Amino acid sequence: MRTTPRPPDPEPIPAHRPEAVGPALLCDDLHYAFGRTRAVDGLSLRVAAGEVFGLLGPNGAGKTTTMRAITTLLPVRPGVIRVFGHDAARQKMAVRRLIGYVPQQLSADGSLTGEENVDLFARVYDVPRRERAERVAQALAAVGLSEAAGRLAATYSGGMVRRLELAQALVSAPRLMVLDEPTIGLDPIARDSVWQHVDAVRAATGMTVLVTTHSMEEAEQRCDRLALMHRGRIRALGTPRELKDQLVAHRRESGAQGLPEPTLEDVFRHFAGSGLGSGPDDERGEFHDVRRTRRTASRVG
Ligand SMILES: Nc1ncnc2c1ncn2[C@@H]1O[C@H](COP(=O)(O)OP(=O)(O)OP(=O)(O)O)[C@@H](O)[C@H]1O
Repeated sequence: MRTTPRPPDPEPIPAHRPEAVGPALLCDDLHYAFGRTRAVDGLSLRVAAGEVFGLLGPNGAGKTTTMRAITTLLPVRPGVIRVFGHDAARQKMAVRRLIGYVPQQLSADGSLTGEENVDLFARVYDVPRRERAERVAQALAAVGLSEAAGRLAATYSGGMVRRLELAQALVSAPRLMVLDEPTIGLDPIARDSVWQHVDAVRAATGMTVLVTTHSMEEAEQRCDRLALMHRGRIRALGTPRELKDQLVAHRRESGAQGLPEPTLEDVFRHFAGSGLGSGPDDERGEFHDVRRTRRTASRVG
C-alpha cells in the first residue's frame, strides 16, 4: 500500500464542544439473544459525556454483546440505544461516526506498518483525503507510536499492538470510545501506558469511554462509574465507593457483622455471583468465552 508522508509536528486531536444533547450513551431495556441464550436481557444504562464507564461481569455476562449492539454491529431487538441523542437503530451511520471501537479480537494487520494500519482505518471511516495524513499522524502521536509508525505491526510488542488499535479507533476523532478489554494479556507497564494515552486523549478532547475489564484494580483506578453485569442484566451500578457502600448496606440488612471493609472484588462476587450457571447453554457459553479470551490474550501477550 502507498502511504502519504507524515507531517513533522502533528496538532492535537481537536476538542469536542460540549452539547446539550443529553447523555453520551443511553441504553433502555436492551435485549439480544443468540438462539436460546439470552446474552443481553433487559439492560438499561446512561453514561454521561466525558465519563469513563466500566462494564464489569464474569465471562459470558453479556458485555461484548452489549458493546456490539452499541457500536451498531448487532441489531437492537428490542430496546433503544442512543449515542449523543442519535438512535442506533434508525441513524446507524450517524452513530458509527461518533464511535471508536477497539474489539477484543485483533484488528491490526501484522503485514502492514503501524501507519498503514491507521491509514486503512482513516479510509474506512471516510476521513477526507486532504486531512488523512495529518489525522493518521495525530492518532499515532496520541498513542506514542510516531517513532514506530514505519515498522511492520508484526514487530510490535503486545502493548504497542493495543496502542496501535487505539490509534486506529482514534483516527475518526470519536466522541465515544468503546474498549473491549483493552489491556487483556498486557503486563502492568504496558497496561499503564495504554491508559495514560487514553487519559491524554480524554484530557484533550473530552472523549467519553465505555470499557470492559476483568481487572478490579483497573476498574477502581480508571473508571468514574461501574455497572456489574451478570446473565445479561445489570446487578449493581455506581462509583466504586457507592458500590462498596451498597455491599456494606446489604451486609447490614442480612445481619453480617465484623467483616472487613469490602473490596471491589467482594462487591463483584456479591452482585455478579461466582457461579456462571448450570444449564447446557451456559456451559457452551463458558467454553466459547474462555476459548475466545485465551485466543485474545495469547495474540497480544
Ligand atoms: N456469536 C455467538 N453465538 C452464540 N452465542 C454467543 C455468541 N457470542 C456470544 N454468545 C453467548 O452470549 C453470552 C454473552 O456473551 P458475551 O461475549 O457478550 O459475554 P462477555 O460478558 O463479553 O464475556 P467475556 O468476558 O468472556 O468477553 C454468552 O453466553 C456467550 O456464549
